[in-house]
Amino acid sequence: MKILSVQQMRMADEATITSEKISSLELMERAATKVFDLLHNRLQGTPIPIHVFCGIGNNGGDGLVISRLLEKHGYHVRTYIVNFSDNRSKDFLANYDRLKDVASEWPVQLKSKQDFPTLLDQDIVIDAIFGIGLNRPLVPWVATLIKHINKSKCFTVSVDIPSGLYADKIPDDPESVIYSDVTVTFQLPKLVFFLPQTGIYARDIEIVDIGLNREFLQQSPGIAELIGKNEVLPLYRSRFKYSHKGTYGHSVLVGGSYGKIGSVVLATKAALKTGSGLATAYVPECGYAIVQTAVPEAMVITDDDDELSEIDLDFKPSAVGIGIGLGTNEKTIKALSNFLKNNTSPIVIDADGINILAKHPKLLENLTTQTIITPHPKELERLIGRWKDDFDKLNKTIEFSKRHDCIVVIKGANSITVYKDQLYINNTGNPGMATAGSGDVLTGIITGLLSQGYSPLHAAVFGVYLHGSAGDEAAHQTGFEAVVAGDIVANIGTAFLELFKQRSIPDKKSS
Ligand SMILES: NC(=O)C1=CN([C@@H]2O[C@H](COP(=O)(O)OP(=O)(O)OC[C@H]3O[C@@H](n4cnc5c(N)ncnc54)[C@H](OP(=O)(O)O)[C@@H]3O)[C@@H](O)[C@H]2O)[C@H](O)CC1
Ligand SMILES: [K+]
Repeated sequence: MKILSVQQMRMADEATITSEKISSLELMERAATKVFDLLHNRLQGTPIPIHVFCGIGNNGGDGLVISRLLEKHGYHVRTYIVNFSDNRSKDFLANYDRLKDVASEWPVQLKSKQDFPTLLDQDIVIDAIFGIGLNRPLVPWVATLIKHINKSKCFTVSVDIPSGLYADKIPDDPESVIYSDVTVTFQLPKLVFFLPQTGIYARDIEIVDIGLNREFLQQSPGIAELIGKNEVLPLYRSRFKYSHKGTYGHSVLVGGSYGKIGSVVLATKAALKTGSGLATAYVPECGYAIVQTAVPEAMVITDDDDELSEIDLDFKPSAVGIGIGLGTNEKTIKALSNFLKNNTSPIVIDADGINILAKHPKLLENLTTQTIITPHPKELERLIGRWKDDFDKLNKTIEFSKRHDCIVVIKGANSITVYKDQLYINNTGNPGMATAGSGDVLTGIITGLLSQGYSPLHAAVFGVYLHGSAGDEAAHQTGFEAVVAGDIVANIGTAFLELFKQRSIPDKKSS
């Protein structure tokens, strides 16, 4: 699913209004009705007090429509107008008039702290103060109102975007943004929902289709893509009946050092479980018995030490995963340097492999095109330097990717794969996966896909998705805390099967 910029979103509205010959007021009615439907479906007429806070722009206009529909259906509603400006939008005004016809109570005008209502824990708040039109810092009393809402324990539903959150930069004051329980967003998700600094405000997201012009959405380049099942299914390459193990490539996993051989065990198992025809673990001598015992399906090549001092292969691997548990001593750096100079196979570099690149940036010149690098935030910082905020981090990563023609997977709650200007935001995974060895498994999965002939970009995007999906399945079985990296490996098969599962229960139709 595409993610558009604010400007592209506004153009999509315009394209819809023009092509469907509807007014912006009708589009607002359509959008806000979707939010109402969702609420009504869940509440089923429950007489809980609902406080609807409306700004004076179109987000506020949506709020007024929601108030009117709630009133009409007999809900216990109170509407507030947050008067942060005299510049009321035309559609806000039209809906203000329409609300007056049905409202049992006149909307309450808020102009300062003295006007704030008491909010009880069990009440519901609809947050329609600001939408994607927020473009400057909040005036102090509006910031205080947002803190007032946050302080209450009300269940808060934000319309389109949590108020106080910019769609394209981090907040001026992190405490002056609504922490919403559910954000019902129009048509497409916003990039800020998936970045660590801003995703915290939109815990649960519901995307409602408001029928924006399909052609425009398809043609628009977007600023990122949210990767779910629909996006990865077309990437899947089915296996051929008359194939043999040679058809699916030979993965080589290079890494390990005394006390860190487990990383290579996990990655090698993951490559095989992802479908690599053959797998070889290239480890120091001390890892020989461990790998042979733990992964009998794999072949093992050893160097003669506790740490790798030479990486010498007498065949060309279909794919290489390198760096896991490697260590960073001088002889290993030399070995990696020599290897990278001569390597022409598709390659994934992780962990100490990245740390070595960061310390010796000259090595970056020897990377094969579209090398995949999979840093966690600390490793990324070593590679690209400190960033000011999450947007700066993305820009710096884009620059890095362009400069070295490499694919960078920024690991995190929503891992983001960056290739030049393109961002692919992963939508699988869970906090249980923040566990030792989880990254080694990802390296193995991506290597396994590369060995089967997936292009580097597809291997990275699909690999990250599968890794998250396998982790979701593992968490489903054991709970977050008990997930260990081996459970992720064990569920790679289920993650593949899950790709082809149909939903067993159809979506409940909203009334
Ligand atoms: N996307 C869609 O298809 C639809 C979107 N809808 C809803 O519309 C909003 C966007 O509405 P908009 O009116 O453009 O903006 P807001 O409601 O978010 O904000 C209103 C105006 O407030 C001004 N502003 C911005 N920041 C501040 C501030 N810190 N303090 C005071 N005022 C501020 C700004 O106007 P200026 O001219 O003063 O700059 C904003 O325009 C979208 O999010 C949806 O909820 C449609 O209803 C349906 C279709
Ligand atoms: K809002």
